[in-house]
Amino acid sequence: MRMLLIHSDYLEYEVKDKALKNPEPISDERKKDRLDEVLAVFISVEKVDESNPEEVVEKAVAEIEDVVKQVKAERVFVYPFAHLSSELASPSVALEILQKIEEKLKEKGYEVKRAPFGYYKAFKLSCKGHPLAELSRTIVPEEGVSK
Ligand SMILES: C[C@@H](O)[C@H](N)C(=O)N[C@H]1[C@@H](O)[C@H](n2cnc3c(N)ncnc32)O[C@@H]1CO
Repeated sequence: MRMLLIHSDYLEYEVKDKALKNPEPISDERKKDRLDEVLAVFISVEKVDESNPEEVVEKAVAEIEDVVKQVKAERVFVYPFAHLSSELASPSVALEILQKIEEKLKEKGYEVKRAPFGYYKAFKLSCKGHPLAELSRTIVPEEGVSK
């Protein structure tokens, strides 16, 4: 898994067209959304993650929580982003992993939104520009350890 984490004044998106034959079904209110004072987390789920999704979810949540605490972000935007890797996981596994990351962060008490999966989206992002405002993380499951 590849993550790009941008501490931002805001992130807003608007769904445009389908980018997959069967994108995630979404309600009208999720067609456009915005969060202010947010840690935007752009995530490419990778093939290697398919060997141990649970572990990758755990590691991703730990990394995101670590950065949230460092930059003192008030909320998190989980943003599916297929452009950080050339070894993408299947859409079904990727969506599941992203939903689990959202769920676990909410369980920890964070205010979290997740941008819709399987669409082309317009977005606006206002990076804060401080030294920790732009970070990337790579997460891989332990070699061959599959539950
Ligand atoms: C297109 C661009 O504007 C938009 N931002 C986009 O990336 N859309 C992606 C993700 O929402 C999702 N998607 C599919 N596979 C994956 C994956 N392995 N990891 C993350 N997202 C995925 O499916 C879309 C097409 O790849």
